[in-house]
Amino acid sequence: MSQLQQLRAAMNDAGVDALWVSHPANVRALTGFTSPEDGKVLVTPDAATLYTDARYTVQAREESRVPQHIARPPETFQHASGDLKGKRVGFEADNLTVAGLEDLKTHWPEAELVPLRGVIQGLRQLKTPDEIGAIRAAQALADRVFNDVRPLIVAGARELDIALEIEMRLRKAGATNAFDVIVASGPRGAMPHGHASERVIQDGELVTVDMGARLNGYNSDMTRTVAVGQPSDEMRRVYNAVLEAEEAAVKAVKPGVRAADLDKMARDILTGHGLGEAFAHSLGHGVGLEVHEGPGLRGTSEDVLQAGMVITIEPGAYLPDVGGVRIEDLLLVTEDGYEVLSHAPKEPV
Ligand SMILES: CSCC[C@H](N)C(=O)N[C@@H](C)C(=O)N[C@@H](C)C(=O)O
Repeated sequence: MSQLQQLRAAMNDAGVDALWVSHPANVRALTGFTSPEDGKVLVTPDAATLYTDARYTVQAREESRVPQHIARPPETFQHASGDLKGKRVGFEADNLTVAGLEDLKTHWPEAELVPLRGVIQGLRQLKTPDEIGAIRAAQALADRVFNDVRPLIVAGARELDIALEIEMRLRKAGATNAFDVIVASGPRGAMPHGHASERVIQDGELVTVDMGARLNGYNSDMTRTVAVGQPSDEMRRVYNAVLEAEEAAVKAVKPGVRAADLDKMARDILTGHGLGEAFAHSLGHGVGLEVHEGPGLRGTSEDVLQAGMVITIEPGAYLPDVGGVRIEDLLLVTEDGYEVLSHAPKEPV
């Protein structure tokens, strides 16, 4: 079944006659249009229309899998309104702004507007072979760039220079950063999202590098923590505890496993090392058109792993004023377990 057919079945289950799609990653997933921030899609039982403006006439015609209508609001809404009188029209409550909802109410007074959450995101959790190929290519590039930049992570280098090298090499290869590169050295390692600063890396420090490539719209995500010289016994202990948790959680990945149970497994290992409180985030997340998408690998998650999901496993431990460690791999959930897509080496510390 195509994604559009699956969506129509999900719309039926949700009791709506039409869906107004405004979340850019969902617009891209449904249409293939590569400027989805400037697009919307109206899905009805027998049609799907991409709405964008005249800046994209040629691009939309070349890229979109569904028919396009070129207009700007309010003409966009007027064009769509004909199909919607007396209908229940879903909108993406996670994405639509208050002003956006006001516009829908103003222009579609005879429609009943129904807030929906995560309908398309749910479908996007299972990747097609083409999507898996795209994520695999993004991660292969990220591995290559990380390996090329690794020798530059030495005492005397600035975090910013490492991040810049990564970004430049990704861009030269036709990709971009999936997110601002995280390079957090020494005590800055205690910040899980410590974006690269002007700090100069010192001998004896751990350096956490978290990076992703965005290639053809699809993202990768990987973290390595590397040692510059000989780190303290305390930080080596933390590193090895995080590595133990990471490897255990990776080995447990297979269809049918509850995401919350995986999170607990890694958390219990770190707790056993006295680092439970230091693990300040979830174990992982899905990756695709967005860096963070479903499934959520966290304690409160209801998600169950299925073959075709692409996920991260990324335990960490963060000690304020001391430092931190995160180790993250990108995995494809397969019929009989998993395939690790990230191949940059995890160095012994
Ligand atoms: C701002 S994008 C950063 C991507 C990074 N690789 C990452 O995923 N970091 C995790 C610690 C994270 O942000 N996890 C989220 C899902 C969370 O725990 O809420």
